[in-house]
Amino acid sequence: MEIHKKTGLYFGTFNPVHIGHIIIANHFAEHSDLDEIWLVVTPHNPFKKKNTLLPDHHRLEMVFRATEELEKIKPSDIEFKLPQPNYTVNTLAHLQEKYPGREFCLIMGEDNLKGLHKWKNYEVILQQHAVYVYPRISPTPDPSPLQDHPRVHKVEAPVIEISSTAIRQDIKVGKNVTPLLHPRVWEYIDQMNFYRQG
Ligand SMILES: Nc1ncnc2c1ncn2[C@@H]1O[C@H](COP(=O)(O)OP(=O)(O)OP(=O)(O)O)[C@@H](O)[C@H]1O
Ligand SMILES: O=C(O)c1ccc[n+]([C@@H]2O[C@H](COP(=O)([O-])O)[C@@H](O)[C@H]2O)c1
Repeated sequence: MEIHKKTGLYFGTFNPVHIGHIIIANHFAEHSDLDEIWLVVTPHNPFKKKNTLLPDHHRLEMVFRATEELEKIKPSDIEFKLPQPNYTVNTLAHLQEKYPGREFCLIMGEDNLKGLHKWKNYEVILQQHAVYVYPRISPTPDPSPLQDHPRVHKVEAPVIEISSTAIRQDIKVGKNVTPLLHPRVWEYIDQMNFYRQG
């Protein structure tokens, strides 16, 4: 069995991955007790429509490009072969079976914590995994019903309000988004002509 490793799972559609995602992942890699951070590319978030998404392997390639120089941060395609839509509870069970020596924790923003009580079997998730929550600016001030749960840990981290949706919209109308993306991610988007039509 592998030596005990504490792994933070940062789930997302990453359409595309931007520097806001990477700054958060790097913050956890450098300023927490987590040994590794895995960016888990979700083929189909149960709460989102799939039709606006780039194919999974392109989103994975962009995460690979954005993280390849960062030793503790890795892309994960673990959900690609699991049933869709991807329920996180199923992915966690699968990961725990595949990597029995690792302890898996979830990393999520305060905005996502507000919806966690609507996720499939969220009680099971919280029984078995810690959730590290970083701050986000939210239009709704109401707290999450789970904010005082003993498995939920609030962690300080930089707040960088960049969104993939805004990046896609800007690319569509020809605006410059290069400061918001890793140069190798922009290179791929540009070469492949992603997000310009549609
Ligand atoms: N600027 C940001 N800073 C910190 N966390 C972010 C930022 N943008 C998104 N996230 C979080 O990162 C995770 C992955 O993001 P994901 O790609 O699924 O959504 P998104 O960036 O909000 O994309 P979209 O705009 O396409 O809905 C989610 O938990 C999301 O809340
Ligand atoms: O398991 C669930 O019921 C569930 C419901 C909504 C979202 N999720 C996960 O949360 C991740 C981040 O959500 P989002 O909406 O910020 O993209 C997403 O990639 C999904 O894997 C999971």
